[in-house]
Amino acid sequence: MCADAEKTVAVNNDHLVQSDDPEHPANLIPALCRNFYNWGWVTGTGGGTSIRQGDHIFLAPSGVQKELIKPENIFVIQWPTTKYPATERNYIRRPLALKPSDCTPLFLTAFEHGAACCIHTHSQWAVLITLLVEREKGPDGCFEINNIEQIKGIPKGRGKGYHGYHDTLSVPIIENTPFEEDLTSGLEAAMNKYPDTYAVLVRRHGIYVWGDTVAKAKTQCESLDYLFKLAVEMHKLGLPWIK
Ligand SMILES: CSCCC(=O)C(=O)COP(=O)(O)O
Ligand SMILES: [Zn+2]
Repeated sequence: MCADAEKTVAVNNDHLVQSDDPEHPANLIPALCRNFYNWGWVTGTGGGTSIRQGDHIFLAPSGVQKELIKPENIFVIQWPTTKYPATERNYIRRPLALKPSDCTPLFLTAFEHGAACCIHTHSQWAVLITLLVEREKGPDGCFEINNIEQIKGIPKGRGKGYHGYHDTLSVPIIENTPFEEDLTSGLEAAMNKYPDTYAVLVRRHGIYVWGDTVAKAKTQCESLDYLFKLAVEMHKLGLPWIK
């Protein structure tokens, strides 16, 4: 093998995405994305997920059918890294002919915040909630709900336990931008304003949810989606979200 070919193989680091362990991020991301597709969270290529394990970030590719992702399609970034990997050198594994997710700088923002997994969905319930809140409270409103059992699935902040039944859950909303990566400053601003939040809604777009573990990111995303769907149905019945 010539020196250039050897370098290409070494740089691609295929071993980083080859494991028999179903909990390995390169196996977990495709499995999660298949579920998310079936739940209507990542249809039409939108949305995705990323996992931080040790000093590696595992990322799905951009613009592909998320339910068909395979471990060999996964990108890997050395962690910590610069906020927005601008060159190929930031990737220690970059599958040829694929592009890393446009959500990468947003996922990295969640990891800087201490997350181990970040999920981006285009759930219609999340989108509808952003529209209802805009109509009821204007552009600066948060989604707020209390006295619903499922609120207990959402943490009050790192080290602060989970919401109680009577607590009010607040989820900030940021405005959408024409390009996904341009959402990053809005996400950072929302995280600074609401340091205890584990989720930020994006108006007319979807939601970013993160967690201290993969399981927590997934179950928090499920609980939020449940609450958004419930809130839309409550609204249709004329029932208030806050008691
Ligand atoms: C129809 S998808 C529009 C782009 C978008 O919102 C998105 O989440 C795409 O993410 P990707 O990981 O495919 O770059
Ligand atoms: Zn999106």
